[in-house]
Formats: sequence, structure tokens, C-alpha cells
Amino acid sequence: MVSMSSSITSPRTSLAKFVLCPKSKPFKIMVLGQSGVGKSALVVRFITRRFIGEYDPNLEKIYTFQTVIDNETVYFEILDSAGDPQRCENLESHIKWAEAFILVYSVTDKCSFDECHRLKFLINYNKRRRRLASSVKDSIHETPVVLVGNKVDQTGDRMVTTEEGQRRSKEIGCVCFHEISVRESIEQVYGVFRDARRFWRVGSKYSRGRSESDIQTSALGRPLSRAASDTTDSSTVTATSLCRRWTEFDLEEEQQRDIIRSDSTSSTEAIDEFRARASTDSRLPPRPTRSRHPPTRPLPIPVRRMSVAMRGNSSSTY
Ligand SMILES: Nc1nc2c(ncn2[C@@H]2O[C@H](COP(=O)(O)OP(=O)(O)OP(=O)(O)O)[C@@H](O)[C@H]2O)c(=O)[nH]1
Repeated sequence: MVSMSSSITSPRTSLAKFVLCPKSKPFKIMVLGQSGVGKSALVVRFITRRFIGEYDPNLEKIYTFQTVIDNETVYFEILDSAGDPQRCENLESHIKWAEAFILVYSVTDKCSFDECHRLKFLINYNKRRRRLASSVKDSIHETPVVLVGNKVDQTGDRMVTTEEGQRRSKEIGCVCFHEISVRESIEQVYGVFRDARRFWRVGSKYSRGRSESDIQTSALGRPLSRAASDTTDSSTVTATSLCRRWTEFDLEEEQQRDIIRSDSTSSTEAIDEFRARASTDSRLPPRPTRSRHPPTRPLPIPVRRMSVAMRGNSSSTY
């Protein structure tokens, strides 16, 4: 159990609080995932910088917290959804409330990994319905979902590989993917919230009227990737086995590299295969016959233009 009564509020009271202070528009983020994956640990670590081992699994709270991200003060409202999301009655209304999501699984629990698929579907479903009801401008703004594989410190118990996490992140359309240990590293935890905020910011700028190409460059291209690695300190560098972050852009790049790699390793096989195909033992299927003189295209029927002498006519007769 953790005592954070001063910063814990219900959605309604916290909103009322922020209405009184118009400058502090909160950034509403929801942490979702199966029970026991470390959602409360993640949120409390972000807020207090401490790892607290045990939490009441039935406490569903909104934490309000203020910090600086990219030189900007951000007022977080973090909803830590509690317990089993399959039994949570308010899940859909909570999803509608949030502006960004952190979808957590434990790398030591395959079920929690599979659950992310369902939860992402639920997010899409509820957000899409909401967008349809709102303006066209809002509909451009996708809600960012960051996929997080937690408990990488438990190396012996790992059931989900890094590659599976990367692939899943791309399949279900998350903006980026992190593997972290809430227990081991505050920097990794901070990186998750920072990216959620960054992607949300890019999306909201987009919906305020920036061109699509601008957004793609800054959200998935070099500038943002570089910005993320700017803050990479020694702990993040040495912890490549413990923590890595991938944007969709990075994944595509890695896939392309894989393709090149696989091409180069199988080059001799490819040559052999080519040679085999080049053999004329008449077992190859016949090529489709192509006529020497392809049928000429029918010429367009000439359009006859008729000039009508209007002289002497009154146009009003038409
Ligand atoms: N080894 C390890 N254990 C962790 C880590 N993060 C959380 N835990 C432990 O995992 C257990 C569950 O953590 P919680 O934060 O309560 O998980 P939750 O997702 O909030 O669970 P519910 O409240 O039931 O939804 C606790 O015993 C934590 O101490 C981690 O990074 N490494």
C-alpha cells in the first residue's frame, strides 16, 4: 500500500481543480494492463522515484503530478487502472477520458502480453467512436499508445522476447515500444512517460493544422528519434539488455536491415536457384505467350465540333 492522498483524486474532483487554474491544462494518461504486470509500481516510481513493492490491487486512482518534459512543465493526471481489466466495468469510460495510454505487460507473463492485443482493440474502438462524434479536425489526431514490457530484470523467467514485443507493437499500432524494469531504473520509467507526452504533443499539433508531412518527419523520423537519444545517459546505454525504445520508424529501419542481411547471406543460394531455373530441361512451365504485334488501341472517335452562329439570335431564347 502506498499513501499518496494529497495527489490522489477522483476524475471529477481533479478536473474541477484544474478548471480553477486555466494555465494548468492536465495531460490525461491511462496506464492499462493485466493485473500484476506492475502498473502501480510504474506510476508510483514515476511520481516518487521510489520502487514500492506491494500495492492494493483494487485501488483505482488518478494521480496528479507535475514535472518538466522537454523544457515544458507538464501537469499529469495519471489513471492507474486496477485489477483485472476484463472485469472492470468502467474501463470504456476511462478509455474515453484519457488522451494517451501506456499499455503494460510483463515479459514474464505471456497472458499479459496477449491481453495487450484486446486492450488496444478496445482503445481503438472507443476512441474511434468518439472521433466520429467529434469534429473532422479532431479525427486526424490519433491517440498515442506506448507499449511497455516490464520486469526485464527477471531474466530467468522471461516468456516474451524483445522481438515479439517489437513485432506486437507494430502489429497493433503503438507509437513506440519500451522494455523496462520499474524496479531497476527510474530513467526507463521516465522515458516511457516522456514518449507518451511527445507523441501526444506531435498529434495535437497535427490536429491544430500542421501538414501531414511535417508530422511524419517529427514523429517517426530522425528529429524525434534523435531527441529521445539525446537524453540517453550512461545507464540507458549500458542497459541495452534491460531497456530499449523503438519507434515505428526504428522498427521499419531494422526490418529493412534484416532484409538486406538475409539477402546477403543467401546470395549463393539465390545464384544456384537462378542457375537451376536457367536449365532448359523443359520442365519449367511455359511462359505466357505474348503477341509480337500487340493489338493497337482503337483510336478515339473524333468529336465533331459544331459551331453555332449566334448572330441574330437572342441569347435569352435559350
Ligand atoms: N521483479 C520485478 N517486479 C516488479 C516490477 N514491477 C513491479 N513488480 C512487482 O510486481 C507485482 C505487481 O505489481 P503492481 O504494481 O501491484 O501491479 P499492477 O499491474 O498494478 O497490479 P494490479 O493492481 O492488480 O492491477 C508487485 O509485487 C511488484 O513489486 C519489476 O520491474 N521487476
